[in-house]
Amino acid sequence: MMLQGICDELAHRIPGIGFDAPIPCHHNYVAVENQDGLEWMVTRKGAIRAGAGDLGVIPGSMGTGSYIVRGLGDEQSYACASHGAGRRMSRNAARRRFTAADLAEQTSSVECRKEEGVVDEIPAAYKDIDDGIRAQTDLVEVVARLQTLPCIKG
Ligand SMILES: Nc1nc2c(ncn2[C@@H]2O[C@H](COP(=O)(O)O)[C@@H](O)[C@H]2O)c(=O)[nH]1
Ligand SMILES: [Mn+2]
Repeated sequence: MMLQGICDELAHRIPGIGFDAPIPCHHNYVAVENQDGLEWMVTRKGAIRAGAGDLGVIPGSMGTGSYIVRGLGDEQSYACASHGAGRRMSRNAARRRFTAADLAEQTSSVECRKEEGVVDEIPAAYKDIDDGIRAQTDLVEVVARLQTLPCIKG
């Protein structure tokens, strides 16, 4: 619903714009999968499926980019990859350390919420997404690196 609403709005404002098929990409779920000839219940907590050829999204933070990736189906990792850059510090630690002014500074190139209520998602609270991608080249290949323009948080 939300995705369709955003696509409709963009299509209205930018004539000729086109969209690829959406990439379904869940994290924090359990799936029954056949691997090594056995049926497993694979729990992906903070992880996404990266089966051979699967498209996935690995985000960075409000201020950095995101990656579109293609899974390589690594069997030793049960066809998983990371869900994102991951946190450098907890939400509470981020709230103690940073202010809304810091958030505004770190998201200066992004159209997004900048108030106190989202300081726990300040870019400095997350690890470097490029490092995260370099650390999992055996799990996924990069299809595209996206630069964040707007960031919508509910
Ligand atoms: N592109 C964006 N990536 C983000 C944003 N907020 C967090 N993240 C990344 O996603 C995962 C999940 O974060 P969580 O704190 O909500 O569990 C995390 O690893 C971050 O790297 C965002 O606004 N834009
Ligand atoms: Mn999450």
